[in-house]
Amino acid sequence: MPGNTVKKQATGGRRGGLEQEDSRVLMRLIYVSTGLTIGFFAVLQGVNGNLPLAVLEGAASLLLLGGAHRLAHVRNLTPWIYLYLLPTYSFLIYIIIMPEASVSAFVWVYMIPLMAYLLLGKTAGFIVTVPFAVVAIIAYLIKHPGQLQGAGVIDMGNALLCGLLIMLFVHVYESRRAAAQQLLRELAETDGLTGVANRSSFQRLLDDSIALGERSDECLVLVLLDLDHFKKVNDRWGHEAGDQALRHICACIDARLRKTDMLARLGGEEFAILLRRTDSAQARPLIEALRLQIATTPLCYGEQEIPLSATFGLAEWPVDAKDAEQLYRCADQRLYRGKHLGRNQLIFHDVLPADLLQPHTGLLLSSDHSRE
Ligand SMILES: Nc1nc2c(ncn2[C@@H]2O[C@H](COP(=O)(O)OP(=O)(O)OP(=O)(O)O)[C@@H](O)[C@H]2O)c(=O)[nH]1
Repeated sequence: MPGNTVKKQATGGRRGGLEQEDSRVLMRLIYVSTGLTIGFFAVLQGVNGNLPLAVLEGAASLLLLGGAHRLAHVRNLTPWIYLYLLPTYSFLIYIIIMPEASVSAFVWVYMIPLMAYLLLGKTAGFIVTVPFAVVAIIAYLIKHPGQLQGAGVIDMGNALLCGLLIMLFVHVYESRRAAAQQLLRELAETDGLTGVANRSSFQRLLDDSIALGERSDECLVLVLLDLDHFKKVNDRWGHEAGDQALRHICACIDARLRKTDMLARLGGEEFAILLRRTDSAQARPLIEALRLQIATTPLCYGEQEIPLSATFGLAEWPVDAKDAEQLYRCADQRLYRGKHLGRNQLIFHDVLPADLLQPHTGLLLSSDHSRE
């Protein structure tokens, strides 16, 4: 199955745990609720005359509420998650060992794996949970040394077993949830027959790439291609052969693309290739080689060889178009001009009708007329 699918594009550098937007909602909720709670305690400290602590808690409350506001817009949530979890976990351990600590303060430690797995995913959740859980147990034993004798051993055993089971359950749950989410994402973003990106994920990536190009001043190339006389392939060799031809084309194209390029099936026998950080002059030799390869590599179907060819329309952003819609239209018009000119060719320029009469110049279009 082709490698340059949307899978690669979508999973690069992803954090585990909930989806980005779900994590954002949850983190904002956590920041707001913690900020309000600490704010409430700040008021209580003020009323009780403990001014330094009131100021400290008031500042923490304002920081958290400000953070909740910022969280609505930040692109990378991971630092914000660690910024919350690490001090919070340290505080949970502190309430076990602080001078007037209650024996039951230990129960808050059970929140550690729940929050870590939910917000960071299986691997990072495990890595963060284990050291804090170990330190919490050691802190508890130092604070309550009697727990290692008599009935205390049973209490300690219960607490430990409960903690271990919670961690095991969230670990299994998060593994299953992450796998199901990954499968759903792949089903939603890839074409079932060929395994390459589908139209909607391609559209998204094209929009994102143009937005990125605007910021970084980098050009990109969109190539649309359509198999020639594909109906005849289906009619003559059957639908299964047609399906294999579509997979064969994807494999040919995918083998030549870079990791940053993307291939998508837009529907039927129409595909799109997105070449980022590339201009038309750089893209043309690659696409021309692809056209030739498709035209000279028939599909081996059982004992038979099925000849295939495709017509390509190429457009460069921002030279040929200012936005994704215009770019698509431009590439599409060139593709269909290629069809009218006899198929199996690459059109990369808008030309006057008179120019079309001299395709042999190789300047405005390239084609292989031997197959026509
Ligand atoms: N096997 C197979 N065929 C498909 C699939 N999707 C669309 N097709 C067929 O693709 C063919 C497209 O035919 P047309 O739109 O007439 O295009 P064409 O025959 O390639 O002709 P030109 O594009 O003008 O060169 C139709 O016969 C569709 O049934 C698919 O998933 N599998």
